[in-house]
Amino acid sequence: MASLSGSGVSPLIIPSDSFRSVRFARTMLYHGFRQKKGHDKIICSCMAPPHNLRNDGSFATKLNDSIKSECLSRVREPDDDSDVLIECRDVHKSFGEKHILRGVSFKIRHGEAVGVIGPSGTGKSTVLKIIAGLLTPDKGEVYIRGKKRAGLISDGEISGLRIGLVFQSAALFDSLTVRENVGFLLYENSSMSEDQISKLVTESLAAVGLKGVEDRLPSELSGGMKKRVALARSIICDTTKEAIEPEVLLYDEPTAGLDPIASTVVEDLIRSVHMKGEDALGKPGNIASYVVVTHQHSTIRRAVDRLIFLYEGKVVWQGMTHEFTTSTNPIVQQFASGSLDGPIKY
Ligand SMILES: Nc1ncnc2c1ncn2[C@@H]1O[C@H](COP(=O)(O)OP(=O)(O)OP(=O)(O)O)[C@@H](O)[C@H]1O
Repeated sequence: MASLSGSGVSPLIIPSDSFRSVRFARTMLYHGFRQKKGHDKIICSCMAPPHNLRNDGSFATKLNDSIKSECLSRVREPDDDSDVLIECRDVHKSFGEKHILRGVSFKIRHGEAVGVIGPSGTGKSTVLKIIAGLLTPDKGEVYIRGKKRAGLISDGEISGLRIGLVFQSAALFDSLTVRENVGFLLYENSSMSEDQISKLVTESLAAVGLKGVEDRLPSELSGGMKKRVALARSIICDTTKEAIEPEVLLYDEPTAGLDPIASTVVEDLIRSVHMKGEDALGKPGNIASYVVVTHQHSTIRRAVDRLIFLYEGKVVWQGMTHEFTTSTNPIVQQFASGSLDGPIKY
């Protein structure tokens, strides 16, 4: 596995067991990549959709009458957990003396569009990295389709789900073309021909509304276009496989730094590549569920259905997006209004 750091972003994990071309190898060196034995995937493999999922993406499962009391949650938990793709159970994480996560618990179900919000430094990105298998919890567990993850994603013991990450900065390789960036995993990990990959790249780009940019370098794109290219890279998959596995996408502040209209474009794209959405080609998206870490109110309103509020290392509130502004929880009220008065201290 190779890791890319730059512009203060988290590492992008990519496969690097055997770089196909000298150019790729040079690019890896240029970005300061290092290979590590046994690291071979950013995305894990595959499973059928949950049995209680209807064709329209809604759940056949009946809801409990009881409201979960933990973490001031207002979300009704279905009886049946067979549609749970990811579960964090009492996750703790410290960096040195800083105890960042102090018992985070939540579930992400098949078909969900979930936002993770909360004050700066409260551990939102850390949660995403733990879900993705880039960090291990000090205590607590992460379950992927009911199977406990023992270590990092590189340990390769988890199957049943692909997990993709879309970073704030887009994290494209500067010296690779858009085609090479979008098709990167397939060039390195699949047995597909260059022509097949090129066709899929063009389709993925078209799905996010980009045409004719395949031969451009990232430096020739606007910030919004780079984010779209990153999205195209995250939704491309090996169509020669017998089964295409469900995928969860994790977006870390996808609209940070964008103007309001560019934000709307990205928010709509996030919706469009979801299984309940429709991409630029008019096809349903192939993303089963997604999680968005964001501070942007527009993204909360437009791109997600359910919210998980993190504060001081714990989930202090969960609810549907429309409940956010009417919540009586003082932490949520202060955050929603941006007031300086309240329990959140800066
Ligand atoms: N690898 C690391 N080593 C040391 N400290 C870290 C590391 N990763 C995160 N932290 C610290 O953990 C805390 C939580 O970081 P994280 O990025 O998860 O917060 P966040 O809620 O996403 O913040 P923001 O909203 O500002 O992006 C911060 O104080 C950060 O400095």
